[in-house]
Amino acid sequence: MKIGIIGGGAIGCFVAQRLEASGGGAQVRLVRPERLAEAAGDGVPRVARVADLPDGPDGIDLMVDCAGHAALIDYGAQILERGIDLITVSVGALADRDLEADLAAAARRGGTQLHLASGAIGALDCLAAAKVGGLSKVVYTGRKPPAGWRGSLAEERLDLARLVQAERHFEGTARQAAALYPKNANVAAAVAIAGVGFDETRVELLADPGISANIHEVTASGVFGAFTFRIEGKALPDNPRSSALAAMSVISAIERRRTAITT
Ligand SMILES: NC(=O)C1=CN([C@@H]2O[C@H](COP(=O)(O)OP(=O)(O)OC[C@H]3O[C@@H](n4cnc5c(N)ncnc54)[C@H](O)[C@@H]3O)[C@@H](O)[C@H]2O)C=CC1
Ligand SMILES: O=C([O-])CC(=O)C(=O)O
Repeated sequence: MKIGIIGGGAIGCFVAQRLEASGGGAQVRLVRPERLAEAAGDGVPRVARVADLPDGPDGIDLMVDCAGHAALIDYGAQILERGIDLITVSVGALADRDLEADLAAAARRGGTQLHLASGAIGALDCLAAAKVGGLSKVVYTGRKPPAGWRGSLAEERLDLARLVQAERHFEGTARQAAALYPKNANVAAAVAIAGVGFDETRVELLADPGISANIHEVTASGVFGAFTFRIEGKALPDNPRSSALAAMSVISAIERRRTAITT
């Protein structure tokens, strides 16, 4: 399988290194035009346009977006329409109904699939199965140390440097959370898509100076019964906003495409 990567940050580097270590490194990196001239320190050739991705028998089979919402917006539909499957961590971008419709239409035209990585959360399989019987309530609570909220709207709503106890800086729907916190609420979006949707999923986001992990909690109830899922995810060393599990989930999604028997 020939894989291309978008994003050379905390998640993208983890994914690239793991692919390299497993013997099947990335074939190409899709970068913004202004980054094209930079020396490819990782040895992976760069292109700045979807049209320039390798084609033909040696063409790319799978693109992996590890870059964030802008990348899915900029390249997602073109990739899918070109006949290349796409795995993305930028799940929250789908809170935009027009983008979601564009991506779905492009995937239909290209005969491809957009795969949403499970990211920093789990229990999405449970939610999706429970949805079949009918879900009555889904609540997601995201809690990170203050450093995990730097660069987000939380900075405007709280004095992150002076917090002495956990403070909530957002309460609302998953659609609002995903749009307002593009780097922090992809998990809320994943929970919404697996369960009762963007407008029915309730979300709370808190900054907590008393914790060192990114703690995500989902509670759901419905015809199936009820469950609570809680995870304390360690952040990636290069980015306190992003849980290591999010990067691991991309590799896991790739590996599941390679095996004959999968979950
Ligand atoms: N689904 C989930 O559970 C999670 C999703 N995420 C998403 O993943 C994104 C990336 O996370 P990190 O790697 O930790 O961030 P990061 O800030 O370390 O790296 C982002 C990388 O993407 C590149 N980039 C940004 N826009 C681009 C574009 N339009 N085209 C090409 N490259 C572009 C940047 O240059 C940078 O190299 C976050 O912004 C967030 O939206 C993050 C954590 C969990
Ligand atoms: O990595 C995490 O813990 C969650 C995150 O940033 C997101 O949902 O976008």
